[in-house]
Amino acid sequence: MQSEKEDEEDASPEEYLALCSFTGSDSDQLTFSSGDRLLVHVKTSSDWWWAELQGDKGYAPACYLRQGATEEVEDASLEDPWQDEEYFGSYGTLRLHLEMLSDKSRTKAYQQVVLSNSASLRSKVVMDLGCGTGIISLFCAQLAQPSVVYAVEASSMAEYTRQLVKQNGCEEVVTVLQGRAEEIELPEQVDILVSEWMGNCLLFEFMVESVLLARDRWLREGGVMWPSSAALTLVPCQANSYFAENMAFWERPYGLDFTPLQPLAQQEFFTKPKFSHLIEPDDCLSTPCDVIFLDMYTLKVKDLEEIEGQFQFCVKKSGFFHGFTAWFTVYFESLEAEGAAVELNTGPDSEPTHWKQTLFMLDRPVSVNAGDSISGSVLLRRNPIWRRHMTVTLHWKINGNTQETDNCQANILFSLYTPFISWLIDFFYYFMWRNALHFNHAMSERRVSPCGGDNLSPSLPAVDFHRKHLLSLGSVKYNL
Ligand SMILES: C[S@@+](CC[C@H](N)C(=O)[O-])C[C@H]1O[C@@H](n2cnc3c(N)ncnc32)[C@H](O)[C@@H]1O
Repeated sequence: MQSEKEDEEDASPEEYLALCSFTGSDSDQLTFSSGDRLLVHVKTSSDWWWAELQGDKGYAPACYLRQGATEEVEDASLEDPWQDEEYFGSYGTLRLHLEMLSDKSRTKAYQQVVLSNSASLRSKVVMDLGCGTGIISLFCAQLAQPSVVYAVEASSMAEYTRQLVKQNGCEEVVTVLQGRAEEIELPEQVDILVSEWMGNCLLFEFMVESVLLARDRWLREGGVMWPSSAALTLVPCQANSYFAENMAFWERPYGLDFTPLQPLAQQEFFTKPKFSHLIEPDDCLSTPCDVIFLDMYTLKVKDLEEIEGQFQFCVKKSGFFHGFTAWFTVYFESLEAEGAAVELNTGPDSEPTHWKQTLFMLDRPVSVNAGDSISGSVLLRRNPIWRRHMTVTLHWKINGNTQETDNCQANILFSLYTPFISWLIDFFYYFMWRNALHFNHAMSERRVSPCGGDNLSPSLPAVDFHRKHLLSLGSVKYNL
């Protein structure tokens, strides 16, 4: 592996600065500290680069490195790592609010929380963080009798929210405050902090950070957080039609061999998570498993940098293992003695929500049999530069129950970015990848399978250059 990489090394590596520390999780990854200067030899993929530090070589996550001198990096920190202009700009228009309010499962869950706690909400002080159009605040004012609801909204939607509050006769109770929750001043501590902060794969967009900061500043001792806890759930799954439509399609369209396009299809469709996936319960190969659990009372902002969960699935039916599907559930504790918690579950057994589910495809399907076990870990790593994004790494391993199962393992990385910059990044990496692919073809015809062998079927050419090195190690990574 290493000597293969050395063959590809550029004679004039570029110097990069490590923006933060990274500990390699296996011998192929380079460990470095914030401020180290690394020599980058090969930009293997959009996510991992082959780099060197004081003679040691290994893969380094590209998003941890920045080219140029320290002063330039400091300048770069002046850019907005939260992309607030685009983020709050998009919440200043109706499109997202229409999508959220049309999501009845989501919105009614919040309505139900208020309704089932209406007696206990009487005379309470509530903060609705990121109130948007003010829907949760209006539920509070109309279905319960809080003394006041501070409806905080950073986007320009707040101007309309004020009108909506008035229009619905709630101005005596709801006070709209326009500004970032981190910066606004309230006249008092609050009894309840309610917010709809969840993103794809639970944490995407990291609005949760604002909620935690507001909790530490404004929630009174013994106050209540809604949601009170959250879980991320994972299941190994089939994705037959997605695979057929995007990969198998290129085998013989109109009787022609289009398989040279399959590496491109791989890059375009399988190296990013598929948001808005709706998994059929029947496509779950195993019973889903909660891999990450967040307690909204004890979670700290620094915990968000890296969150890891383990899984062990028992395959309950034979089929093709195409990937993992993820979704989340949030729980709202009851204020009433003996009251039941309200749950908002975005999984396949509940009414679909606008989040739907997120599908992480493997590089290639693996045939599994009932009784096999799929074990491994999921690691959510927050992007050190772009604070609304993260990397998700899935490391998985199959232990076959029968001789027919390949006891294979894999390690894959995906990048997820918010729509504001994803097109830019896609554009950049598309060209980088095309160049790398040409270079790779010139260097070597060898292909690597997820099981570490060279046994690809002729109809599925190449686990592409992009993730080749990771496949031979064994795990999956995604950027959100
Ligand atoms: C997911 S939307 C929810 C809107 C509304 N609560 C609802 O349920 O329809 C999140 C809202 O929070 C706002 N927001 C996000 N971060 C914020 C912050 N730090 N301070 C104030 N508002 C914020 C966004 O502008 C957006 O309107």
